[in-house]
Amino acid sequence: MEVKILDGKKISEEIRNHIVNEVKKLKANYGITPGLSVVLVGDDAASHVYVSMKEKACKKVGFHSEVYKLPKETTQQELLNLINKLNNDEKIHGILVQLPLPKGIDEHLINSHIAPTKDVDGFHAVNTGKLFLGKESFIPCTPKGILELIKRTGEDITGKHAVVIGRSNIVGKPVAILLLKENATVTICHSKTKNLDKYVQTADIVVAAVGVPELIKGNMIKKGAIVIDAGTRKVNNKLVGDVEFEEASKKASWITPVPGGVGPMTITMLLENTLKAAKAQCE
Ligand SMILES: Nc1nc2c(c(=O)[nH]1)N[C@@H](CN(C=O)c1ccc(C(=O)N[C@@H](CCC(=O)O)C(=O)O)cc1)CN2
Repeated sequence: MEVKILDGKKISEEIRNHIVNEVKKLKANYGITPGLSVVLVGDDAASHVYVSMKEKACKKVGFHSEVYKLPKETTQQELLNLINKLNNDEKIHGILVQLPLPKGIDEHLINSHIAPTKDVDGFHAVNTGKLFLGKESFIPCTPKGILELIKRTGEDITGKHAVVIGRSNIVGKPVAILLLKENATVTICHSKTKNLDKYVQTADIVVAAVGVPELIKGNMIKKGAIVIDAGTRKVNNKLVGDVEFEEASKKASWITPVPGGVGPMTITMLLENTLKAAKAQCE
């Protein structure tokens, strides 16, 4: 059986083309242009790259986009003041604070200051709680993108054993909840899990989100498994995922590449969430 590649770039393009049409309809019917504000504090190089990608993606689908680049000395109060202003700005339907934030700024306090209706990252406690309860909410972009990729395989998730490696609030925990909602049997592994290979070997779906290059070896993968790699680390100036791609490809039925798998889907899901916020705010 030959492995099939889950091409995040190609799938993103299809979804983004659909968003372009939705934006045109929203403008024509309601005179509304979806607006996203991205706030970046400090000089983390990768964050600057991701924010530029978000800005470019917004412009390409016809959104109004604002980027606030603040120095690393910015105080928590200054950041809260900016969020207050954006919460009350009618042109802005989505607000996002790029993570990680510099030391001394409380990420949870900041995220919980964003109006839940504009929380397109889905990190506000209200949206996290709704996700946990299985209610309609903004779903964090990377987990939402991962679920979309798994669905694109056409495989039925019900009853499958999904092993999520990583327990972050941004990826591991929400993706586990989403898979549970799709009736998968979910196991969450993390840095303190003993005998990780024993869990991965039984997985029909593997979601790796730990940021440890090639932690998941090809010989851990069960034949026919769907393998989703959400890890990205630079090693010798090259992006490397959490999965040993070449070897895992010999066993998997579907696999995501790094780069070009989960990453582009993260930004596409942000566009989807912003469109959803704009639609909800014009109802
Ligand atoms: N507020 C948020 N902060 C962060 C999030 C998030 O969802 N919200 N996620 C990550 C970073 N991230 C988006 O912000 C992100 C990471 C990677 C990619 C991506 O497309 N990667 C490409 C490779 C890009 C490169 O060459 O470096 C790929 O995998 O193909 C997009 C978005 C942490 N912070």
